[in-house]
Amino acid sequence: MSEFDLIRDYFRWGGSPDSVRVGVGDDAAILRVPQGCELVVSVDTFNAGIHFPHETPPHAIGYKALAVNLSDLAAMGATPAWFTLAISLPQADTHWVAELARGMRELAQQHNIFLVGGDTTRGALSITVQVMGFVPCGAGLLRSHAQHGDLIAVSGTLGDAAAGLAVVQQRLQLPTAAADYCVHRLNYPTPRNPLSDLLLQYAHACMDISDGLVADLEHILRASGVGARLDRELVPCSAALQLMSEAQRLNFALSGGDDYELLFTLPSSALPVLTRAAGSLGVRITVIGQVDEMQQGLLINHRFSDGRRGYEHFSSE
Ligand SMILES: Nc1ncnc2c1ncn2[C@@H]1O[C@H](COP(=O)(O)OP(=O)(O)OP(=O)(O)O)[C@@H](O)[C@H]1O
Ligand SMILES: Cc1ncc(C[n+]2csc(CCOP(=O)(O)O)c2C)c(N)n1
Ligand SMILES: [Mg+2]
Repeated sequence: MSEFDLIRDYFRWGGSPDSVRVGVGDDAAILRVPQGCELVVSVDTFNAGIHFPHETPPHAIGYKALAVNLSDLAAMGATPAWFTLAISLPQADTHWVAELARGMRELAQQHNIFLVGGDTTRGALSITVQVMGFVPCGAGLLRSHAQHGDLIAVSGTLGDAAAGLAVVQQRLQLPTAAADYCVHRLNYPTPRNPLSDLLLQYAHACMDISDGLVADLEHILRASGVGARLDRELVPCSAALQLMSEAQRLNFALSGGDDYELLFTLPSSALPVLTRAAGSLGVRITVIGQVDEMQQGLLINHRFSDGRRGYEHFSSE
């Protein structure tokens, strides 16, 4: 099967929205950005053995490659619109590609985001998704806008995916139901785009957690020029993580990464309305700390964080 057959059969999706003047099939896509909006663009690469275990089912690989990118749009408060897909494959295995496309398309349909172009080549397995979305002019949510006195909050629960990876890599044993739950959270993270509009309205600073809570919170603090206190006991954990020792649970939840939950700051006056509205969307919001009067640094239960916790691609070099 040629690369052109693969593109025709799996990556040329019908029913393109009006915003797509030219999609898959020409040298480039031509897209219409709504009046009064700014374009928001993000790209993330997904490499076999680095971002997902080699044995991950292709349906999950397709789903998660898009999910982690949708999560970046959610963190900016952006409405998803289009994406491109650059894919390197060791061989043209049609069943494998069909499954990858199916996982990706299911999530794309849920979030109203449309595939408008890409690149298909032979090479070590790697998937790069670039997402595009929009925000009203000037409204995008930044990492740099946390303010003194803000509460620090997260969506969902943390640490499940890192525990799931430990299960897959046979570093952790859990009862079957808990293990399955964590592996599912690893393979099928839920991007929190439904929270975007609420966060645009109420949050000051926002990002998504990919490297780990502490490492990512430090990005917000540094970008905003503020310090903060974090209370470890408040970090929300699933029932599966409650089965572990406290040390193990905190390790996964504070520095495991792969969560794709949102981390944001907000004025305390906005907490009740935001929590209620998020609850009606089925998403739990938990306050875990506060931006304090310090100019820098993160105090975790009264001790300064060492600043080196979280996933880092070149850490062993
Ligand atoms: N090779 C590169 N060239 C230009 N900008 C880059 C490059 N790599 C990363 N960046 C930019 O650096 C910033 C941090 O990137 P990084 O990938 O660490 O964060 P992220 O995309 O928020 O996290 P994640 O990739 O885990 O979702 C982003 O603004 C990103 O666009
Ligand atoms: C096989 C395997 N090993 C390790 C991990 C953990 N992991 C990889 S990249 C990353 C951070 C986000 O990446 P990026 O910053 O590139 O977006 C994390 C937490 C995994 N998922 N699979
Ligand atoms: Mg990135």
